[in-house]
Amino acid sequence: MIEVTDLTKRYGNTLAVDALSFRVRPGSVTGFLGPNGAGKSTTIRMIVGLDAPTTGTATVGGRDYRTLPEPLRAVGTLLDAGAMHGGRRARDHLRWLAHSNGIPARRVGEVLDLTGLTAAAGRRAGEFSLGMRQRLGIAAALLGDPAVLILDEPVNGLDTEGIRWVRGLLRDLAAEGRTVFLSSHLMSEMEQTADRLIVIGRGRLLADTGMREFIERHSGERCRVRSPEQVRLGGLLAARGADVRPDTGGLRAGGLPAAEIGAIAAAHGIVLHELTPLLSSLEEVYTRMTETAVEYRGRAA
Ligand SMILES: Nc1ncnc2c1ncn2[C@@H]1O[C@H](COP(=O)(O)OP(=O)(O)OP(=O)(O)O)[C@@H](O)[C@H]1O
Repeated sequence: MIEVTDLTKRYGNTLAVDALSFRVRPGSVTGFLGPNGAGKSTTIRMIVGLDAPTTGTATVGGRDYRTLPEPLRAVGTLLDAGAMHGGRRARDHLRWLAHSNGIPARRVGEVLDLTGLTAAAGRRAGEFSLGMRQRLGIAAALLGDPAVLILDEPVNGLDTEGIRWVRGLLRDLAAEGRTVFLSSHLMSEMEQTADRLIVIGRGRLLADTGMREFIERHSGERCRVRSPEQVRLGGLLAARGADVRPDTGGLRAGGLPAAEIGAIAAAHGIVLHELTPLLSSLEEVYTRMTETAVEYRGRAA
């Protein structure tokens, strides 16, 4: 569990994080979203003790990260995959990390296997592609078999196969009961990977909710309707205030819940062949929600 309570960070006149409170629970993949400059990195840095809060607290498993005796065993982090020593061989990099955190050396082979890097283990990290460096960063995060994982843009630079692999891995780790917290600007990927979301804007909490709930709540009411009496039904729906447009082989009706459309059709003896509520994508919902946060930042800049 990650717990952030009334967390605030001020850099001079900039309020980067503003009285933020949320919990990231075990057993789920929780996505962390917000426009550029929203305060995500600052929040993550405070959680992992790289930056001190101005006020408030951030704990991991109930403790301040900086008081953890062997942090890698409690929390695995991937913050900047480019930040490793380029001259060091991948296996040596992991051995050194394991050694300095009291982790048995055999774990190095396990995480190399898990991340598909066994064949490349003797190569220098500086020769690695961005995707391989991401894998090595993930291997390092998993080294201590931690209950909590915090990953900033873990799929950055990965190809389609790599992205699918990370998705499966994170979902498996959550299914094992771990706490998985990740940020990404790739909305379609986030939609497929995360089951919960924390959204921030201008350093403040905008949403802390399940992925499905978030999309359903902000999708608006839109349905695809097909009927052999399409024209008559369209007229009836429009008369009730729906925004009715043609759609492939049917109609698209906005502004009325599916139940009401079904009731209108039934009341007029109209047969329905399809009545499907249409959900927006995470990207559409998220863009709508954060518009004000972006506008504010644009003006401030
Ligand atoms: N070390 C610092 N000194 C001064 N201002 C900072 C510092 N770090 C961050 N900020 C400011 O704090 C605000 C939040 O930045 P932060 O990097 O946390 O946002 P972010 O959500 O991670 O953005 P991005 O998606 O672009 O990575 C920004 O206005 C940024 O300019």
